[in-house]
Amino acid sequence: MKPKIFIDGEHGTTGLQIRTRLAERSDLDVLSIPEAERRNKDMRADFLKSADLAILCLPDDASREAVAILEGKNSTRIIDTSTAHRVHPDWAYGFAEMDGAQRALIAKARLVANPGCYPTGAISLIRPLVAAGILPADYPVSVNAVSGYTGGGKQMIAQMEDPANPEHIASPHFLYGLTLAHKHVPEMKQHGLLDRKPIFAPSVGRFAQGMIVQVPLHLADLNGAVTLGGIHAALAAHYAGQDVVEVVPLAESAKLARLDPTELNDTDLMKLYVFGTDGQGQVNLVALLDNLGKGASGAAVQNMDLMLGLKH
Ligand SMILES: NC(=O)C1=CN([C@@H]2O[C@H](COP(=O)(O)OP(=O)(O)OC[C@H]3O[C@@H](n4cnc5c(N)ncnc54)[C@H](OP(=O)(O)O)[C@@H]3O)[C@@H](O)[C@H]2O)C=CC1
Ligand SMILES: CC(=O)N[C@@H](CCC(=O)OP(=O)(O)O)C(=O)O
Repeated sequence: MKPKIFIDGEHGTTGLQIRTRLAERSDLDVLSIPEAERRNKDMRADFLKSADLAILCLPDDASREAVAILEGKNSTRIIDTSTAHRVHPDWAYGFAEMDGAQRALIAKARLVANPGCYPTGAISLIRPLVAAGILPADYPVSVNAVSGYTGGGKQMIAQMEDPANPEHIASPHFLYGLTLAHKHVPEMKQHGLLDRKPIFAPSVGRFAQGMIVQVPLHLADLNGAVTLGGIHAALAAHYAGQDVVEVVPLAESAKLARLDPTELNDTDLMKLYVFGTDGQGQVNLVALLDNLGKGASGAAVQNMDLMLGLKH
């Protein structure tokens, strides 16, 4: 029997991308709710209960509601793409490459919280360096980022693309999260193994998909006499032996004059760069990903496969 998958929220931005990725899979039975019924709670409850694995692509409140519908129905496993359960102790954090044990934890979990797009980039750079003892857990970390506007879901897509929208956004690029209380901060702190909240400065550009996340560091405030090469070696060692996260060779990074946030669009990959100049005492760590790929839907499909013992 093929595993039955239900994508709750399949007509939204993340849900549609997951459905597209599953369209050609003959090893799964995808249960689909008609678009007009997408908010029909009784019908959703039936689908949720008959699925072997439900992928929630809903706002936080609706995700919590779906989890409550499944309470006591322990045969349905859940991947939640919302922010609702990412620092919850009962949920496995769905970032398989973040440390050596995570893949196995995800594979056996009933409840998996898919990471946020920005935290995927930030944690990928921070956590291995904290774990290696290079980045002190109390370092005052800043995370500066730009996302494509699909990161804001259907609502922001309409605001950016439709000039007739009453809340139309005409800017080519804007900062937000200006109160420094973005919902991704707790997740970056916890899974980044940090003692202090990072300062997170996100922004959105007038491009649909793609993301750059930057973590600049002063080498003098790290542990030991660390160089650009030392940081690169630590990241390369951490990500050896898998094919999702690439640590770009230092010589290749050194040749770049610009970095395009859309470079990995429509892939489920992430590239990590170590930028700087030897002897200058500073480094800028950069993650490049598709906010809808490794940042959301690609990661959800990767987690689904791990949980079902399929690919990956
Ligand atoms: N977009 C991205 O890059 C990322 C998104 N995420 C997360 O994924 C989740 C989904 O986001 P996204 O796809 O962008 O959002 P969208 O707004 O594009 O899609 C959400 C979908 O959920 C439906 N929905 C909303 N409320 C309910 C409800 N009460 N019951 C049933 N269906 C409901 C919406 O229906 P309707 O059309 O009627 O509103 C819509 O189809 C969010 O939690 C988001 O934070 C995570 C990582 C990245
Ligand atoms: C551009 C934009 O608005 N992005 C969203 C984050 C997108 C995302 O990662 O969703 P999760 O919150 O579920 O992780 C934001 O900043 O709230």
